Amino acid sequence: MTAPNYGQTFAHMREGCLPSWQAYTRHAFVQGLGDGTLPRKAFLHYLVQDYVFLVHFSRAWSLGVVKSETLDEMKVCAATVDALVNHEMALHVKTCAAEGISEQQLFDAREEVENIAYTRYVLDAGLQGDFLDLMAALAPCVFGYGEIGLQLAQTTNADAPYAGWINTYADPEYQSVCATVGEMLDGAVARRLGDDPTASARWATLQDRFTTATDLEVRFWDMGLRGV
Ligand SMILES: Cc1ncc(C[n+]2csc(CCO)c2C)c(N)n1
Repeated sequence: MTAPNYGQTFAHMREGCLPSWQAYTRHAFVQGLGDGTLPRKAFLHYLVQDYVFLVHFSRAWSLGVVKSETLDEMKVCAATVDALVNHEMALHVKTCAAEGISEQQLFDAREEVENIAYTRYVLDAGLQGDFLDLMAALAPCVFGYGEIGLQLAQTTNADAPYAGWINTYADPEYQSVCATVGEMLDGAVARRLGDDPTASARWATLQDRFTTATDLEVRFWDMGLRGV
């Protein structure tokens, strides 16, 4: 599908790693969510790991508050932390509870290496670098799920096995989160790199962070499939 409009920065970075981006957004795990053929066991394995993933992503978005330079940046990061810890994680808890997996079991789940690699890579990008380094590493997760949600919703029926998951991300509410983050990111880039950011000496490093995080999303799906 054509790229959703989540701003200029996303458009450039997505284009800058298209083979990786397609490997992420058209992964076999994603296709299985769409056509309902993904084994339930693989989905639950993914969901348990994703709960732990979200714990660390909440820490990374909290670091975004620390590294912000404007109140607007701070507001978007703080709202994302709230959405993650008070809403998105609750969805995982609910789905897992219905399958007999308790919240304590989720919190105590042993992290797979792909999970450790991705979350700690993002946290380190933010610790080592500035706000843009952190955002470039966080961007694929936000925008990728938005694009996947829209893509899958085109062909999914309401009674499909993973319709709930798909609708969470295809929903206008989540799509507006992507638009808000995209706008904030464009502003953050313009503020630090000027009007022609891709010509900046920093661009290659930022693209590299986005590409690496995208590749780590691919590995995360691979890990999910291994749970079968
Ligand atoms: C492996 C993995 N990648 C991306 C997301 C989606 N996601 C993670 S943080 C965030 C921002 C707040 O909504 C979103 C959408 C996920 N759940 N798991």
